[in-house]
Amino acid sequence: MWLLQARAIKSAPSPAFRFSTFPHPLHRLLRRAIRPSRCSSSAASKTSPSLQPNPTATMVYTQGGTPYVTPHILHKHYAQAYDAEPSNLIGRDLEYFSQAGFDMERIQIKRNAPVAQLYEDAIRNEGAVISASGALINFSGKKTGRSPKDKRIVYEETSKDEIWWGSVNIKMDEHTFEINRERAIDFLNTRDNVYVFDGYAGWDPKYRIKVRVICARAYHALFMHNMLIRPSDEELANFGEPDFIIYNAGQFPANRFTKGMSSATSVEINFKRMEMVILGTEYAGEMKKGVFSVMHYLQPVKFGQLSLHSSANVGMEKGDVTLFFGLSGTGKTTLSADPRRQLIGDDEHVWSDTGVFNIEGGCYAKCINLSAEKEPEIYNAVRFGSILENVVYNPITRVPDYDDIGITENTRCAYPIEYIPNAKIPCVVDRQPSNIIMLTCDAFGVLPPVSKLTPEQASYHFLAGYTSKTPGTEDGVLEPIPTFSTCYSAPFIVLHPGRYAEMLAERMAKHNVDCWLINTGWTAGKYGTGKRCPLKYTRRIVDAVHSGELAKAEFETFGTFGLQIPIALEGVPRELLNPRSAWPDKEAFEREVRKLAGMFKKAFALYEEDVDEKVRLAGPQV
Ligand SMILES: Nc1ncnc2c1ncn2[C@@H]1O[C@H](COP(=O)(O)OP(=O)(O)O)[C@@H](O)[C@H]1O
Ligand SMILES: C=C(OP(=O)(O)O)C(=O)O
Repeated sequence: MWLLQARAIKSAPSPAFRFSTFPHPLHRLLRRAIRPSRCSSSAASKTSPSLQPNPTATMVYTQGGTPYVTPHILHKHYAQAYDAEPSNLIGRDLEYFSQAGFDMERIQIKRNAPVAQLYEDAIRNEGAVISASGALINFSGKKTGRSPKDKRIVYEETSKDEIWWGSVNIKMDEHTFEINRERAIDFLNTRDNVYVFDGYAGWDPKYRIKVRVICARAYHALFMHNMLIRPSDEELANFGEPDFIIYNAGQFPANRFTKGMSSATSVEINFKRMEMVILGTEYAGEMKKGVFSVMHYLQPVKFGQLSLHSSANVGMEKGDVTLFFGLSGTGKTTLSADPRRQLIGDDEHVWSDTGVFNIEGGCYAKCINLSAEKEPEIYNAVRFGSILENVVYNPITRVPDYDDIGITENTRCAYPIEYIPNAKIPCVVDRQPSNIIMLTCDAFGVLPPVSKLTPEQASYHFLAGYTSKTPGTEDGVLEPIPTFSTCYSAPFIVLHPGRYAEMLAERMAKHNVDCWLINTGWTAGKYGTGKRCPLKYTRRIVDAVHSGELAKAEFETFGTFGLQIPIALEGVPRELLNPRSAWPDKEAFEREVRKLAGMFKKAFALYEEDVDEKVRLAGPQV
């Protein structure tokens, strides 16, 4: 009875689909993956996208029989919202929203409201202010980073065999989701204004999805206006039914006595309903990373394409594409904003059969210590339309103080991608990557600023995902914490890491991609004694990757880790290139090397049984 599912997803199985039951023999996959040119073009990509809704079905019944209506907006003639009108939803739209539980007698829905209006509402109702350069300064309240421990995935029959269940993807039952969803709608019904933002995720029309955000804060609506791909008036008029809906009632807590709740915060995704509910956190980053989790599921499973936590840019002269993988704070945004290259995107991409496309329509840059000298593109993107989140400002001049971490170290700016002067719009390239740069922020100061990886080392490091958690990005993280964040994306991956790793190895072999490991973290000592690798040197290294200079350099082996490191590179002090020479205290260095190598061994044990011996041996040898 529950399959009157409006947005039922039906598609030809993707190549990745054949591994739908896990544990699967990962070793076979990776062994196959590292042989060159084994990648066949995706069957799924030849079929038309499967997310087309069934326009006749809107009522959904869940297993327990609770009727549930999707708040569709079908009317075509209201791209704008106006304060003057009691509601800009008319006819069937009103009906759908009220059937979905929205109190249309009471609330006013503002759909894709103009930026100026969102500014006005945020200032009037949320205490926002305008910064000296015109950005909207806003605050997310108690939570100023993501809450991974409160993230849940609904356990249901359409996706249960695909999901990598565990501490990242914690199970929630369908009924609890319904309770929280209802709680979110009930809360939204108490607001005078409810904002709806309709936009796309994914710049390649073949693989994009339609996302609807329903929220109570103008700041959240503006955030998603910046982070999703903004539809044209015509696209908005013909938007139809969304493929994925976010109900953000972040100001209102979850009921801690609801089954499975660990706190008053809940961030939950239901792949059957294609919905997300947010309670008890107003940190805007939850929404963009929620969309990313959905793409980490849909792209491999439904489309046979590889989603990656990466930034991407393209050379202006050669047209060469680089992907920068990395967990939060490792430098994806900073290093991909490069005056000599066009920015495809700063955080979430899909490596498809035909090239690379950005999932988002904007960037979410860190503002800590932001300066015009060091990061001019990002600094100048802080203007009308951008959101400064949790940034301290001078109350008289309204000038932001990027060095003040009084609220959080995780200060942010969300801006539309076109605010970066060299943005490649549309953010898609029909060209395969030439270079992959894996960014790690090593708090032990052990890994070299740059090393060239073999394909096996690339698989090893991608699966291990060694880096540090940056202070502030996750609730409770107060200093850089070494972590093994598989696929450099652990909080957002939905499938077993081996499925992404296998697709990556296939694509890298097929397109002969060079891979580099860059440590943007500590050097000449660990966190506390050493210092972070100066940005100017990392930039110089990245330039040398792009010019081809580094590929031609002379290399030496960095023992224990077996990494190939350049002996010299003009513009970077020679002693910095080899951590052994950079550390003044050699004994302390050797101790840290052994410690980190041991941690790698322990972390990789999770995958050891399943990978080819060559991949296993590509890690540190202790
Ligand atoms: N060597 C370096 N390389 C890259 N970023 C660095 C470096 N040293 C310091 N940083 C700082 O680290 C932060 C990197 O953040 P960001 O680029 O937003 O990371 P991500 O996009 O991966 O989350 C920025 O604040 C940047 O100024
Ligand atoms: C927004 C986040 O990541 P990033 O810093 O990579 O943008 C996050 O991890 O919440």
